[in-house]
Amino acid sequence: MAASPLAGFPFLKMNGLGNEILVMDLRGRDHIITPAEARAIAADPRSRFDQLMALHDSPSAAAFMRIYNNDGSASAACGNGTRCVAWAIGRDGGPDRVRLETSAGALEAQRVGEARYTVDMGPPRFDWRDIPLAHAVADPDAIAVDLPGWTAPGPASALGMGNPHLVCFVPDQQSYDLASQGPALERHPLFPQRTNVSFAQVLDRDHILLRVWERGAGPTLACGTAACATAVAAMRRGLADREAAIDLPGGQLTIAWRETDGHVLMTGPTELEWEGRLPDDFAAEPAPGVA
Ligand SMILES: N[C@@H](CCC[C@H](N)C(=O)O)C(=O)O
Repeated sequence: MAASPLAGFPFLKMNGLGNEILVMDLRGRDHIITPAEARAIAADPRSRFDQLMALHDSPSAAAFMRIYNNDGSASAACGNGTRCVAWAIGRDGGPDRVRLETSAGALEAQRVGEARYTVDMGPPRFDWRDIPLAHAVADPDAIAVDLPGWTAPGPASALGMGNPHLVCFVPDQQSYDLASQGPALERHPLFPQRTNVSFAQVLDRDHILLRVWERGAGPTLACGTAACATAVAAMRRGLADREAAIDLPGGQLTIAWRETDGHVLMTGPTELEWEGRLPDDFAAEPAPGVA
C-alpha cells in the first residue's frame, strides 16, 4: 500500500476549555483529509480530538479551516478550535489579529491576553434554510422537541452559528441526561444535518450554566458555538443582557451580542498540550469497496 501523505505529519494537540482540538497545518499541500483519515487520527490516543482543525491555503485569509468531528463528519464552525488556530498562527511572533475562513464565512480573531482570544463569530442565523431545518417554522424560539418517553421542559430554540444548534432551557441542567437525550435530539427529524444540543440553565441576566452534546462528537467539556447560540437564544427570550458569562464543565466563556452589527463575540482561553506527529505507518481504513 502506498504511504499516506499524512504519515509522520506534525500536529498541535490543544484544547479550548477542555474541548480537545487537534491543529494540522496543510497549507502548501494539496491533501484534503478524508472522513476515514479523521476517524483514524481520533482513534489513536496520541492524537485524539473532539475536533480536528485542518488549515489550507486561502487567497483572502491566513488560512481556510476544514473542521472535522471525531466521527469523521464535517462542520463549518468551531468556536474553541478557531481560538486554538489563532493561537497557532500567532505564536512565535505571528500576528495578534488573524483572519480565518470556513465554508460558512470569514472570522476575525484578536489576541486579548496570554493565550486568550476574542473571535468575531459573525451573526447568528434564524432562517430555517440557514440553520438548516427540514422545513419552515413559525418561531425558531418555540420548537417542540418532546421525544418518545421524554417530555421537554418547554419549547427550545433553533439557530445557526455557521453550524446547527438546538438550545433547551431547563430549570436545573444537572437533572437532564445528556447521554440519553443528547443522541436522540442530535438526530431530531427537524434537523436534516443533525444538530448540536445544549441544556442551558439561566442563573442570572449575565450568567448561564451550559452542558452540550455535540453533533459528531458527543458530550464535550465546552463548545464555543453552543455558548454563542445559548447566549443569543437567552437574549432573544429576554432572559439575559447583551453580554453573559457561560459556564461549561471545562470553564467559562464570555459571549457578547453586539447591537451595532448583530455579530457575536466569543472570548476565552486556549492551551497547547503537546506537539506530536502521526505515526510513520499511518493508514486509514480503506474507502468502502476499495481493496
Ligand atoms: N466544539 C465546537 C463545535 C464543533 C462542531 C460541532 N460539533 C458541529 O458538528 O457542528 C465549538 O467550540 O464550537
